[in-house]
Amino acid sequence: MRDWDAFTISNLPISSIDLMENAARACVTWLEDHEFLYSEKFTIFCGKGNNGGDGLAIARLLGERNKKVQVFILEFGQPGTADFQTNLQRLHGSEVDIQYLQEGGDLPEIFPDSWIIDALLGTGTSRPATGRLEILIDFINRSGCPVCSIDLPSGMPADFSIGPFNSEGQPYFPSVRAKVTLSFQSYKPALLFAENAAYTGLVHLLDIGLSSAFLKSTDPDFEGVDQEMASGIIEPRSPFAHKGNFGHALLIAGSVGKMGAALLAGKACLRAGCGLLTFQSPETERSILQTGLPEAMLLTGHIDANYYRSIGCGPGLGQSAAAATLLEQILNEVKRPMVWDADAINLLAVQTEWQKKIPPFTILTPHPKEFDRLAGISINESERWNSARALAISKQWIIILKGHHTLIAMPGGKAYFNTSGNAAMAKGGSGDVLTGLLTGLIARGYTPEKAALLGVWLHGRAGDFAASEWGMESVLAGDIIDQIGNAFMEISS
Ligand SMILES: NC(=O)C1=CN([C@@H]2O[C@H](COP(=O)(O)OP(=O)(O)OC[C@H]3O[C@@H](n4cnc5c(N)ncnc54)[C@H](O)[C@@H]3O)[C@@H](O)[C@H]2O)[C@@H](O)CC1
Ligand SMILES: [K+]
Repeated sequence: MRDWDAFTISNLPISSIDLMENAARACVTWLEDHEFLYSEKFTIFCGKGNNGGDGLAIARLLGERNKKVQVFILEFGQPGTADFQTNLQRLHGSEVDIQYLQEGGDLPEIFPDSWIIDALLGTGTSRPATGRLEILIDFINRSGCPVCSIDLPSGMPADFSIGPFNSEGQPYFPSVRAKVTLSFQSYKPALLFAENAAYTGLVHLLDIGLSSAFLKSTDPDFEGVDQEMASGIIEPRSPFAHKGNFGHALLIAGSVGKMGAALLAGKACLRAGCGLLTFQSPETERSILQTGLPEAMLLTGHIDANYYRSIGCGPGLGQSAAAATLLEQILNEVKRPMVWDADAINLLAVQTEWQKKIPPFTILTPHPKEFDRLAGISINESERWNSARALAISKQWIIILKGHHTLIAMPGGKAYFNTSGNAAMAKGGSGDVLTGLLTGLIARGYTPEKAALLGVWLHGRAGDFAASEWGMESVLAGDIIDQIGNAFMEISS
């Protein structure tokens, strides 16, 4: 963000104080659009950095809108930044009440029925809050007032999880617990971690006019997957094509009692646009597959794995000796990238000697527990993300670490986070749908990297469409499959 701010200031006719004014206006406009969250009173806590400067500018703008505003400035024993000082002077010309909180002084008396605007610290946070700052954060969290944090909840470092949490549930980085976080221009990694979500509340990104040319001038090593990116990947289906042009996929999936997972993966695979699908599944379960998905074929004997354009392993497979033998055969024969999920990953975590046989650019789709089995336990989510990125580089795998903002770590070091999807998808079977989708996209002809980005996006959007039809509680994994077509149509020109 710092580089983006600096680029904007040197390439656009805009100064840093005007960017701060844009930021404050964007916040106040958002509050106004939300009926000022039904309050006439605002208590604003400011540090003396630029986050505090935002808070002072917001105080002035709210005062101009006839809101009752009180401002508390936490004294850090050093002068404020230049833009903070400018906004302090501007605020002195208004009716707004300003008080200073000194080290060792009393805690403030605040309007009991106000919103708190939290502008103590933003992206400058470099260490856990201690002393007066920690006490004030605790005071805000216990006040009973709803909190709107500016840019980040104060105390939360921009790039990390606030955890680990101690036995009393307190995080390593004491942080304000916001109901709403209004963050500027782009996601900071901290806003993506599940364990920070209880502290960020609902996150809204506000455009403050940073230069769009900056994004074109750099290739960041961490980027969001959005509709524009997904639209740029999708390839049209030739009107002259036949089923052979769209690839034959193989799914090594299913075991007694877990054939549902195989069916879900199979349906999603065909919905991804591939031409043909064959299952390698137990003979005893034949009737389930052939009636559940008549469009697919079934193989129960020896497979010539290299015949298939893509291979997905794991959904419902189990960890039996037979499953392990099958996967070992696949690893000995196949030299092209595959998709590995669920029990295939669990077996891989135990059979460590297999790991060197996994072809480069194979996609692994662990959820956090599966990932920890594979790579060792992480103390918090940011460590797990770093560990996934390191493993992707060292093993040359594509790692899709599933979560609310799924991480996609590429072998070249670049990583992406997904911005589609919702909590309705947190249900058994949705991972099987993703595996099928990815396997289908690779068979369809997408490179594993493109399939990973497109597949994760489509999966999330299909989940969004399913949630809008069935509500957040009632979506089934099968409903996600039924919406894959809508997700495709949304990004197809
Ligand atoms: N042009 C810009 O740079 C813009 C910046 N904006 C705001 O500026 C913020 C960043 O401002 P700053 O870089 O001044 O940083 P902050 O205001 O976040 O923090 C101020 C200072 O506090 C100190 N600090 C860090 N951790 C601490 C801790 N645990 N205890 C006590 N002190 C601590 C550091 O010295 C830090 O520089 C953004 O989050 C955003 O709100 C916006 O006004 C938009 C434009
Ligand atoms: K803040």
